[in-house]
Amino acid sequence: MLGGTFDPVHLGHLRSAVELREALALDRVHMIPAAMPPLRGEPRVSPDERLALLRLGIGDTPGLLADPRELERDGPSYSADTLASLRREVGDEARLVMALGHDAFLRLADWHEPERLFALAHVVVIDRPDHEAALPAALARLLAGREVESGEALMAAPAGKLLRLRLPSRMAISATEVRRRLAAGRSIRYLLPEAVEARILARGLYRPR
Ligand SMILES: Nc1ncnc2c1ncn2[C@@H]1O[C@H](COP(=O)(O)OP(=O)(O)OP(=O)(O)O)[C@@H](O)[C@H]1O
Ligand SMILES: O=C(O)c1ccc[n+]([C@@H]2O[C@H](COP(=O)([O-])O)[C@@H](O)[C@H]2O)c1
Repeated sequence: MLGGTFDPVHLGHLRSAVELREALALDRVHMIPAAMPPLRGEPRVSPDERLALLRLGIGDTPGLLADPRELERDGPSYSADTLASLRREVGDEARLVMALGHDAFLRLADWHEPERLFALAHVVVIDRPDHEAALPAALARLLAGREVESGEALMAAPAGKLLRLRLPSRMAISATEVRRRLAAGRSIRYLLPEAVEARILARGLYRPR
């Protein structure tokens, strides 16, 4: 699972998903837009529009899936609930991984039921060149004894471990920068797939209000 606000999806997300799947030999990566992301303000565009952009961005990429399950629940989109629903589908023995970028990881101890996340899945942290910082103490406590050094060690169990991954193409692309550029009337070419760019421009999304 790679959850996100995807406001909008960009190549940092998509390339990470492809490389994550290869690095860990995953069957598939569910990219799951948050209807109501718990720790941030309301996204600029609607959940349905963010899902439509994500679908366009993924296109026919093998192994990547735009998964709408969080749009079908009310209230904050807690990842523990999403992982529980994925776990029900794949069974107790399957390896389940929740991937997140380093910036999101730094706040993991503030998430809803953080211990339950590890009961349901492994956590894989993707390095971002634009985000680096030391671990807060509460996070270090949550992670004690969980860290492994390789994909093989991670995949030896169905859940409960932490792996940090430096993927080959670390990209300093953020949705904040995409929104900022659109608001300023600047180009977003090559920061996201052309089909995503075309829909954003055709619909006038992220223009200053
Ligand atoms: N360039 C990137 N490289 C690796 N991971 C990324 C990158 N951009 C986002 N992510 C990760 O993807 C997940 C979803 O990210 P999100 O939708 O919040 O995008 P974002 O670019 O961080 O957005 P914003 O700038 O609005 O905060 C998070 O776990 C985030 O850390
Ligand atoms: O479950 C939580 O409490 C929780 C708190 C913060 C973020 N998340 C999820 O983490 C993912 C990335 O969030 P964000 O805000 O960085 O886009 C997205 O899927 C969110 O739903 C989840």
